[in-house]
Amino acid sequence: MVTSVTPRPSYSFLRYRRLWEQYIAPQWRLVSLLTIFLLTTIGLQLLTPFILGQFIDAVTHGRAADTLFVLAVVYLCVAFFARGVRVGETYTAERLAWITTNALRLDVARHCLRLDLSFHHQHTPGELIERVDGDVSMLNNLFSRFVLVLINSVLLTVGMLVVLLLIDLRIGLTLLVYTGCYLLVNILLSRIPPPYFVKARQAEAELFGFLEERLSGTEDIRANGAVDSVLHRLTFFLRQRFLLQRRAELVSQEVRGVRMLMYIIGTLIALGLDAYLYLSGTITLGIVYLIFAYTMQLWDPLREITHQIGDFQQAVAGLSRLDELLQTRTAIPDGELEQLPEGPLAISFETVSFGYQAAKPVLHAISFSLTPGTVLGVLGRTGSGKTTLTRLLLRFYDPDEGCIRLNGVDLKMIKLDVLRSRVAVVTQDVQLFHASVRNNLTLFDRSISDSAIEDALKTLGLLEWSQRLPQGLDTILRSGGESLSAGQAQLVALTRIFLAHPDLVILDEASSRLDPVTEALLDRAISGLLRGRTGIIIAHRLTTLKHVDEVMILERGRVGEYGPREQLAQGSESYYSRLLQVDDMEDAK
Ligand SMILES: Nc1ncnc2c1ncn2[C@@H]1O[C@H](COP(=O)(O)OP(=O)(O)OP(=O)(O)O)[C@@H](O)[C@H]1O
Repeated sequence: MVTSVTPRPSYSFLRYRRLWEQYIAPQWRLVSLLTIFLLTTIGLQLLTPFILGQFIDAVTHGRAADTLFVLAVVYLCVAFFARGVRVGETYTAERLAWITTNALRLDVARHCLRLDLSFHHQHTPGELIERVDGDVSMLNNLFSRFVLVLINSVLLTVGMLVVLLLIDLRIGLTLLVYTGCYLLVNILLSRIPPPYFVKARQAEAELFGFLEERLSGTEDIRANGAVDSVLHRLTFFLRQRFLLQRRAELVSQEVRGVRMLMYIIGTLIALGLDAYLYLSGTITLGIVYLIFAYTMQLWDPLREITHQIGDFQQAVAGLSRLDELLQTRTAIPDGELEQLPEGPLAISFETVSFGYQAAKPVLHAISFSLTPGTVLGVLGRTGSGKTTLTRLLLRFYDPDEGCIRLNGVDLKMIKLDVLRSRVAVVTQDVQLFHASVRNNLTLFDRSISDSAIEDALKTLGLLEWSQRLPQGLDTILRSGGESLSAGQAQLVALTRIFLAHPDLVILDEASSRLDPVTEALLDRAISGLLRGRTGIIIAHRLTTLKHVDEVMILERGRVGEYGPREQLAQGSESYYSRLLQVDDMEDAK
């Protein structure tokens, strides 16, 4: 059972175009606003040195104080306006970045939740968090500013060079050639750091995966005295991340150093030429300042262009991992049938075989059928394949051979949403959320009213139990089920699926021992839940089997015994009747 991956062409710009069309194009209003802000910034950047140049010339030519005052006021107004435009630009860009990346985060999370269990067994939750949030965050700039800033920086560079060419051809041409060299060297340099950052991010994903797994197993780790070994391992992951992150930062600093050197050389060339022309009397002091100011300003868009390209290359790493994830297809293709007849469902397994790995079959040619409204009890040693059987019924996996039918229809033909709305499962490890009992029962579905919850609790004989909880339905449960016993957690889960009105109920009983009160409550709830429904119970307590009509004993993935409960109980040779005898003896002790 392998999750299939369909590789796509790896052209970064092609990928980027697809993302642009899907997430950025719909935000065209914000994009237009951002374009206006950026264009205005360019205009203002070209204008301010010009005003200062005029001011200097006015001073050196001894113009009237009024002219100087007007120029100073204009300069101040332009400077304030430019600040305002910057604030507007930042606000719009952030808005665009968060709207678009959150849409992508949602899509990635939705996609992960739809992938089959084999995918989730291969990837730790920590790793997926890093994909859904870490990688997407790297796209912030790509989604909001990349194209616009790149276009604007190119325009600004061209604008500055044109102005410099117009002021003085020699200076303009020298800086034009220098700009070409600067860009070429920097684009080549910007390819160096990304692979180091990719490795550092991978180490980060591994660290998060490790932390998530160990923190969720805190109880077992402490109980087994494994805290020191966990910390030792954590030190290893932290050190690994530290070394890789430090290496990446150092390489990045080295590249920045070379860039700085080029900047200094460029400035020296421009200043040298400037001084030469001034001393030879070709240009005025105002023009000297103008050339100096434009040369200084030229580095901003050039830095921005190389920064954007470097950023794009870093984002590409995240982008390709996201793309790979989004291209991962579930091994469980959806069916097309949108409806199944109302009422309890009939089940049939026809020589079903399955293994999580091809070489290790877990179920071997399992065949049985249940008529609507019948309840089957499944027994077997640990590892005999009981849970696997129920996973196949929910299509978390598909059989390698044979066919499973509901009301005569092959499971593969039924839409997954339809199937999972009619079949519900209570697992051994009930997933409780850090939320109120109400939300845990409704799974945050606000359309389920309190009176519907109370009716369900009443039918299952749990109303009193729920009223005894410290704050009734408002009692806050802690995630991981720490606040409830395994039996109580199952009571919550039974009510949860009762509210979903399934027609086939699968119950994987908690194997831990239950106190008599909880046991009695569970028994009542199970009878309430199974009334008028088809059911499969993986029973760990023989008392539960009083609810079942038929019994199946699984032995190493094969059907060892199968038949009506009464009949098996009476047959002295049957494994089931021997189990009952052992149980009677235990009770007699
Ligand atoms: N996700 C998985 N990947 C690989 N092997 C698995 C996976 N889940 C279960 N197995 C293996 O499949 C076999 C059957 O497991 P299964 O959980 O179905 O047994 P079970 O009868 O329900 O056991 P228990 O009573 O302990 O819950 C076991 O050998 C188990 O190790």
